Amino acid sequence: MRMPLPVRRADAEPLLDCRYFAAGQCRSCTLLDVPQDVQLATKQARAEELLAPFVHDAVAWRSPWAATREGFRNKVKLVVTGSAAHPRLGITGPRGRGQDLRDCPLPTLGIQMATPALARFVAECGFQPYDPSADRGVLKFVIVTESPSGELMVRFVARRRGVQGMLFKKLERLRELVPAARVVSLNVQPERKAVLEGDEEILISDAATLPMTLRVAGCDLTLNLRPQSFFQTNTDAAEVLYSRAVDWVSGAVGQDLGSLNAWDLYCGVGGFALALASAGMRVVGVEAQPQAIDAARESVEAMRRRGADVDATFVAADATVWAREQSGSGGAGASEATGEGAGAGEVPDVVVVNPPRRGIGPELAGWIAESGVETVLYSSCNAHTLAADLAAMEVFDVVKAQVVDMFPHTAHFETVVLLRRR
Ligand SMILES: C[S@@+](CC[C@H](N)C(=O)[O-])C[C@H]1O[C@@H](n2cnc3c(N)ncnc32)[C@H](O)[C@@H]1O
Repeated sequence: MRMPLPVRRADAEPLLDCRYFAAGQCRSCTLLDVPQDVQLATKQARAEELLAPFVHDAVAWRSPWAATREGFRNKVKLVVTGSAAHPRLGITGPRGRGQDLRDCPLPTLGIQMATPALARFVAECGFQPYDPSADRGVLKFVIVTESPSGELMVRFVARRRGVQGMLFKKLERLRELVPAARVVSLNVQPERKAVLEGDEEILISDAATLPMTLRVAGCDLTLNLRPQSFFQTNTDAAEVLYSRAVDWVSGAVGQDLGSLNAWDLYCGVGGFALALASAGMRVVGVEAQPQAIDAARESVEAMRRRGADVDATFVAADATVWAREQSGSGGAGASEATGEGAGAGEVPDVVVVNPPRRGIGPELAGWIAESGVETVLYSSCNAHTLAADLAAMEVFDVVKAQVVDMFPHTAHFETVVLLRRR
C-alpha cells in the first residue's frame, strides 16, 4: 500500500496563497497547509486501505485525478453578515464573526468577479442580514453557481417571501451589476435552524434553468440545472466521472452499448444517465428530488430537438423502493411513477449508483447483489460508506477504481469503482 508522505518536500508545489487562512479568519480548507501532491497521495492511500478487501487486483487502481489547485468550485454558498448598508458575503468565521470572502481563491473566476457586485446589490436593496443569535434580519445566504460558459445562477435565501418584491423590482439593476446572471431566484427559509434552504423557491428571472455543457467521452453533453437540484461542485470532475462511466462500462460489457439497458440511481439532473444514453444505452434515471427530474426530462427533450436519438426516461422516486418495485418486491404507491421506466421483473445490464454521503445502504446493496445485475458503476463521495456497501455486495469484484480529487484542500474525495459479478 502507498503510504502518505509525512512532510512537505522541498520540490513540492508551492502552497496556495490564501489571506483568510493565513490570518486565521477561515479554516474551511483544513488541508491548505499541505501541498496538493501530498493531499492526493494521502487520499489515494486512504481509499486503497478502505477498499483493500474488495480490490483483488492491484492494477484495478487508475492514477488519481487531481483538480486544479484553485478556481475549481462552480458553486458557493455565501453567508450574509454585516449590516444592511455594509453587507459581507462569506462565512461565519471561527469566532462567530461574519467574514467577507471575496478574495477566496477556490470559486471559478466568474463567481469571484460577481461576489463584490452581489454585495453591492444586497446593500442597494437594503436587505438586513439575518442574525441567528437574535433571530433578526431577513437575508440569510446568497448561493451562486457558474456554468462552463460563464453564465450564473444566483439564489437569495431569505426568511420572508416578501423579499421577492424588491428582487423583481431590481432585477434589471442586478443584471447591470452582474451581467452573467441568467437564473435568479428566491428561496424562502423561515426557520431559525441550521438548514440551508427551505422548500419554497420563487423564480425571479424568466430563465428557470442553467445549461451546463460538459465534454463527456469526446462529445458535448448539456445538462440543465434548476435552483434546488444537486450538481457536482467541480465541473471538470463531473466530466471525468461521466466519461469514466461511458469508457469503463463499454470496456466491461465488450459489446454494442445500443443493445443494453442501464439504471442510474440517485441520478440528480441526469449526468450519468444522459452520458450513457448518448452512448446508445436505454436508460432509466431515478432521483428523489422532483425538480431534478424535471430538469433531466428537459435535457432529453432538448437533445431530441437537436436530432439526437436518446432513449432515457426519468422517475421521481426513492431509489431503493423503486428498484424493489421493478422486481415486484416493493410496496404499492411508493413512487410518483410506479410502472414508469423499466418493466416489472426487468433486471438491467448495468446499474449506476451515486448516492449522498450515507451510501446506498444494506437494503439496496442487498437487492443489487441478489438481482443478477452483472455490472455496477459506483461513484461515492464517502469511501467509508462505499466500503460498507461493497461488503454487502461481495458477489462483485472491483475491477477498476479511481480517486477523483474534486475537493482539494479538504479531506474529502470522490471514489469511482467498476464492479463485475464474479
Ligand atoms: C451525490 S448526488 C448525485 C447526483 C447525480 N448522480 C450527479 O452526478 O449529479 C446524490 C443525489 O441523490 C439524491 N437522493 C437522495 N436521497 C435519495 C433517495 N432516497 N432516492 C433517490 N435519490 C436520492 C439527491 O437528491 C441527489 O441528487
